[in-house]
Amino acid sequence: MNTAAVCSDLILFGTAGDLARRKLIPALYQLEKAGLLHKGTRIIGVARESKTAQEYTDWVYAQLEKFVTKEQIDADVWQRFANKLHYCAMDLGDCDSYQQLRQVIDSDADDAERATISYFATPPALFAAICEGLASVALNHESARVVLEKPLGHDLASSQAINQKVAEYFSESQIYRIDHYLGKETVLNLLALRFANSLFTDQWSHDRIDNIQITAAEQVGVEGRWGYYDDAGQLRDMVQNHLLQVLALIAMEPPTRLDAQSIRDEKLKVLRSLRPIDADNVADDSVRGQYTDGFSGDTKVPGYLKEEGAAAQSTTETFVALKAHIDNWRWSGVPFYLRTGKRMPQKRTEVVITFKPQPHNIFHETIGQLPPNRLIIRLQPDEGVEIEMMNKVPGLGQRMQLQPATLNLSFFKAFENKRIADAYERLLLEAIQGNQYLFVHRDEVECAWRWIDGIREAWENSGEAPRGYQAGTWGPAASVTMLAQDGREWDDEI
Ligand SMILES: NC(=O)C1=CN([C@@H]2O[C@H](COP(=O)(O)OP(=O)(O)OC[C@H]3O[C@@H](n4cnc5c(N)ncnc54)[C@H](OP(=O)(O)O)[C@@H]3O)[C@@H](O)[C@H]2O)C=CC1
Ligand SMILES: O=C1O[C@H](COP(=O)(O)O)[C@@H](O)[C@H](O)[C@H]1O
Repeated sequence: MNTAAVCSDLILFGTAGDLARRKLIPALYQLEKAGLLHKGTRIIGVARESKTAQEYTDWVYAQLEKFVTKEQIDADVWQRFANKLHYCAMDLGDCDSYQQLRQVIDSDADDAERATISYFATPPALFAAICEGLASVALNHESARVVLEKPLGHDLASSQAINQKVAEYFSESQIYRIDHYLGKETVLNLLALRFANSLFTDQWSHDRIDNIQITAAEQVGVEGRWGYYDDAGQLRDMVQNHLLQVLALIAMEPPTRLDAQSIRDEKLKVLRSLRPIDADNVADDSVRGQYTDGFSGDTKVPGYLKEEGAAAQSTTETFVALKAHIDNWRWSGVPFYLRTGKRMPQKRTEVVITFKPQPHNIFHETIGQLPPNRLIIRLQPDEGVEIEMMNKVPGLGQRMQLQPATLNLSFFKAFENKRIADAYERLLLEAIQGNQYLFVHRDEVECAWRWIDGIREAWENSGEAPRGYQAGTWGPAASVTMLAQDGREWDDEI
């Protein structure tokens, strides 16, 4: 895997947008601060507004003041970073205007060999035009890469259309599809946890595991994005990408190497093995909800249909719970319960693995039934790993009194001096270095859409509307019932 600083031109299409301002520009600054950007790197911001290079540099500084904070901006680092900034005003829909971009690239270029990395932080409707424009000025050469933001489509057909169009100009090895969850330190730690610890190797299957829960709870609502969100809904916005990627990393077979092909091949096999949720099982294996008036912490918040910009009616789901099955040898009979929603009581993303009970209980006289061991992987916040296990309570009184206790590895405590990098820092670095293992292959995206489309179709055919849940709760009661029917419960209600 390439880890050297590489000389490159990074073209930031959509540099004035929300994603670029909040995430990409701060992430690039942090890479500069960490000394990970090659001295010759150029960052070329592209947007429609006409600006001089100096105006763009001042504007970037203002964004850093806001999103990195003034105290954290180091004068020397900023100077180095500012020297790398360039700007090009153009309309991405106008093929002729790519000549201007070419001119910026050609001006003050040195002789260094450069990769050209084009980051598409724009609406996906522009992806085809950008590819065509780049090709028209020969910026789809062998050392060119494109980084594509989500959403990659609305369903399988639209995703295939985008992928097809991009593939006309770039080969799969040049395409970097972002799923920002794959850049999170704790999601990467799933690989370390599973494949660097022999402790879990023989435990990781239906022989020892009873069920797995993956929760991505958000406290926020739709945050002024009602129009976008109402077209998408939580199934497309969170499950199709982030939750299925986490599921695939948890469930995949050990890859032979830490490289893109090995990891993506194994993830793909998992996605292909997902049992369809269709008319036959949709009522038992899925719940969708939409938040109504309620609370976020102590603050009163409006329901989904009263948010800014909302229409009077909508059946878009803001909560989803699913019971997924992976029909393969390893996971036969182990349900994967997935759950994600807006306006839940807290922000919490975690994986909870519940192990099967001991085959024979020698402690039944003192404790009755033994509670199961659980492995809890906290992806965010308070990143860490917990193991819940039984222990003897010290003391002479009773012969064998047991009590559950937790082994708790908090990343903040264990790696005290280490800053946890934002996902976009990791992903930008890997794209610059030409490493694809944290990016999603076309086949994975399309396989995930096929599964999601089946669920949507079953929902539509059922004719049922999403169930209401009060903002600030863990979703509709039916989500609790879905697990209760299996004799289980969600890890929450805390
Ligand atoms: N915001 C976020 O947190 C996330 C966003 N995404 C995705 O990233 C993409 C960008 O999102 P976001 O930043 O929020 O969107 P914004 O609407 O805030 O920004 C879009 C950018 O695209 C530019 N643009 C649009 N049309 C043209 C055009 N014809 N020519 C030149 N530039 C154009 C806009 O330029 P101008 O300033 O000139 O209008 C603007 O800079 C979307 O696909 C979104 O779904 C994905 C994950 C998270
Ligand atoms: O992609 C998206 O993710 C965010 C949640 O990301 P996180 O890193 O804060 O967990 C979600 O709010 C947004 O709707 C979705 O588009």
